Amino acid sequence: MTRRPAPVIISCGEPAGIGPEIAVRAWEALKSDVNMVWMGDTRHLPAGSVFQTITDLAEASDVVQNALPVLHHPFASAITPGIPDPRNAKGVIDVIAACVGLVQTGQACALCTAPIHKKALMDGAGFAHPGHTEYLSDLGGGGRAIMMLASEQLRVVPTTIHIALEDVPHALTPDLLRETIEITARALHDQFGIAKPRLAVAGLNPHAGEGGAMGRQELEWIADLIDQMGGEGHDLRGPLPADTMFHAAARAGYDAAIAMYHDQALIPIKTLDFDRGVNVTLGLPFVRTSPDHGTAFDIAGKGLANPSSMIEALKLAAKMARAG
Ligand SMILES: NC(=O)C1=CN([C@@H]2O[C@H](COP(=O)(O)OP(=O)(O)OC[C@H]3O[C@@H](n4cnc5c(N)ncnc54)[C@H](O)[C@@H]3O)[C@@H](O)[C@H]2O)C=CC1
Ligand SMILES: NCC(=O)COP(=O)(O)O
Repeated sequence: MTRRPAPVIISCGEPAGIGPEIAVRAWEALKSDVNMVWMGDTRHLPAGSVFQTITDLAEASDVVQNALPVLHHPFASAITPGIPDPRNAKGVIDVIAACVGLVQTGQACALCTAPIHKKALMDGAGFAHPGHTEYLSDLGGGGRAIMMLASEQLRVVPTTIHIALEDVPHALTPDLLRETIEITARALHDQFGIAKPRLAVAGLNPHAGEGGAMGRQELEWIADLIDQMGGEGHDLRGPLPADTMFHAAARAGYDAAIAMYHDQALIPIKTLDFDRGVNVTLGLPFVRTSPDHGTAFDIAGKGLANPSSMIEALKLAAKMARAG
């Protein structure tokens, strides 16, 4: 039997969502190529799933071609697809932490998270984080973690992430934007093999402020910071009007777009490539990827969920882990 590299560990995410079914479908597609283990409650896997429980991740490589290797983590209750049970919220949070432990101890090579329902976790278990990205930052030691959504057509990085739109102008500071640019450029170089990453930076306001007529942050500091960092050796352009920086010809001019807030970044990539986009967290001391979509309660348990984004997320996790 050929030994494979340490597995990618998949956290189950919200079990009442599509996470369990896309994990099984992704295993079916990748079982010959990617060593993987799913962590969650076996009761939450779709009926008829081909899986085998293991107790040690080293067993996965002998199992994965024939069955999805599963580390069983007992949850409080079974599930009704589409309806999160508050009693299961703690299990979802604990599985993410346990998976991080497995990556940090080298038993898994990377983490691939199935989607969580943030509000269900907040309501059910007082989850103190607005998303995985912020939780993983804490689990990884508290350094800044950055969200990047990546597909073949586009990479985007929101500088502010899960905050209300009205809070964005206050949260957006020169230090935050500088750090976002630095972490993104370093990750593109070190983890994506881009020798001299070209970054396009969006403005905050319509038309990048239109010379101060539609907002002043661009004039007051964003343009200066971009100039300054350009002088330090970064390949930067901007601030660019966000509405005209995502068409095909514009995208050809950069390796990643730095956006100012969540929707400015995620709307273009989910419009271009919803099925194949991958969420990658940059700045962590371990590899973490995720599909770009959420829990999709409206279709959970109906056999309608498309596993393509999960498949891409697993492939990218394994590739990034191999790259070191
Ligand atoms: N990484 C994560 O944990 C993420 C979690 N979420 C969470 O998911 C929850 C629901 O978010 P929504 O905004 O409703 O987005 P969503 O992505 O769950 O669903 C949006 C629409 O896309 C469809 N859809 C999503 N994934 C699909 C798939 N694989 N195949 C076929 N159709 C699919 C859904 O059926 C729905 O109509 C929220 O709590 C949100 O915070 C959202 C994005 C990422
Ligand atoms: N919209 C993307 C998203 O919410 C994913 O967040 P995270 O859970 O990966 O931090």
